[in-house]
Amino acid sequence: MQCMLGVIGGSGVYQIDGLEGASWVKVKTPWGKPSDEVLVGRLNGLPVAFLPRHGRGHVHSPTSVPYHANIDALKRLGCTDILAVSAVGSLREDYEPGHFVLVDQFIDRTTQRAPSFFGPGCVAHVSLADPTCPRLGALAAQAARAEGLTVHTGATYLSMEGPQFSTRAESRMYRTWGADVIGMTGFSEARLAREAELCYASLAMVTDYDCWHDSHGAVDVAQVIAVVQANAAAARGLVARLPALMDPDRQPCPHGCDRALTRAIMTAPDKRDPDLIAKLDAVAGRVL
Ligand SMILES: CSC[C@H]1O[C@H](OP(=O)(O)O)[C@H](O)[C@@H]1O
Ligand SMILES: Nc1ncnc2[nH]cnc12
Repeated sequence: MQCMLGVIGGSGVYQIDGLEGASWVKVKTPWGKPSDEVLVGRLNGLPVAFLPRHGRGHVHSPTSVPYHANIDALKRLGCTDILAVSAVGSLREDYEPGHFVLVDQFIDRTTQRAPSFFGPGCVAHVSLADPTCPRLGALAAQAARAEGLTVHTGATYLSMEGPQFSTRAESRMYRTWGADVIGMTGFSEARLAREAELCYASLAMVTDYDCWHDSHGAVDVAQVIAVVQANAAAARGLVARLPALMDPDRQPCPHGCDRALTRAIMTAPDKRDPDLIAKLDAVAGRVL
C-alpha cells in the first residue's frame, strides 16, 4: 500500500517548506469544513499533506477546531500516517522550553468536544490503551534527533479544554497525576485518528512551564509563540527528514492502528443509520 504522510501543524506552525509541486487543496467532508485548505505535495518523493490545525491566521480556538473534518480530510486525501506537531507546557523540570516530547499517553480534561465519528445508528468502540503509533513515533523521534533536537519519549499529555490557561492549583494537581506536558488539542485529534485507522504520532514542542514552577512566571501567548518561532526551522527540518525514514511501500502497522475498526463496530447491519454510514465512507469504509 502506498504510504502518505499527513502533517498537522499546531500553534505557530501554519505552513511547511520544501514540498515539491505543492498546492493548497480544498477538501469537502461530510463533517464540515476542515480548519483550512490542505497543502499537498511531495517531500523526498513521498506524498505529503499539511494542514494547519487552527487555520492560517489562527482562526480556530482549541474548542472550535473541526477535528472530525480535519481527520476525515486527511484520510480522504489518502493519508495513512499523521504526524501532529503541537505546542505544550511542561509539567516537569527536565522538559525545558525548546525540547521536543514524543507523547504516547493522554489524560482527557476536555468537556466541549464530540468524542467520536460514531454514534446512534453505528456504534463503535476502538481501543485507546495505546493511543499513538509506536512505529511512526519512533521515526518522528529519530528525525527530530537527526535534526539535533533534544527529544524526550514516553510522555503523558494532559488535554485541557481551554482557551484560558490552567490555574496554579490545576497545574500542580496535573503534576501529581503523572502528566508530563499540557495542551488543549492533542487528545481530541488522537482519538479520532485511531477511529479513522490512521497511524498517529504526536511530537510536542515545549514552550513554557505552565504556571506551577516557582522560578518561572505564568505562561502567556507571547512566550509560547516566541519559543515556537525560535524553533520553527528545527520543526520544519524534522518534518522534512521524516519521509526519507518511511517506507513508501507501506507495510501494515505492527501495532494494528490501520485495523482498529476490525472488531469495533457493535451495531447490527440491519440497524445501522444509512445517513451516518454514508458520512463514515472515508473514515470507516474499509469495514462498512
Ligand atoms: C498559543 S498557546 C495555547 C494553544 O497552543 C497549543 O496549540 P496546539 O496544540 O495546536 O499547538 C494549545 O493546545 C493551545 O491551543
Ligand atoms: N501551558 C500550556 N497550557 C496549555 N496549552 C499550552 N500550549 C502551550 N503551552 C500551554
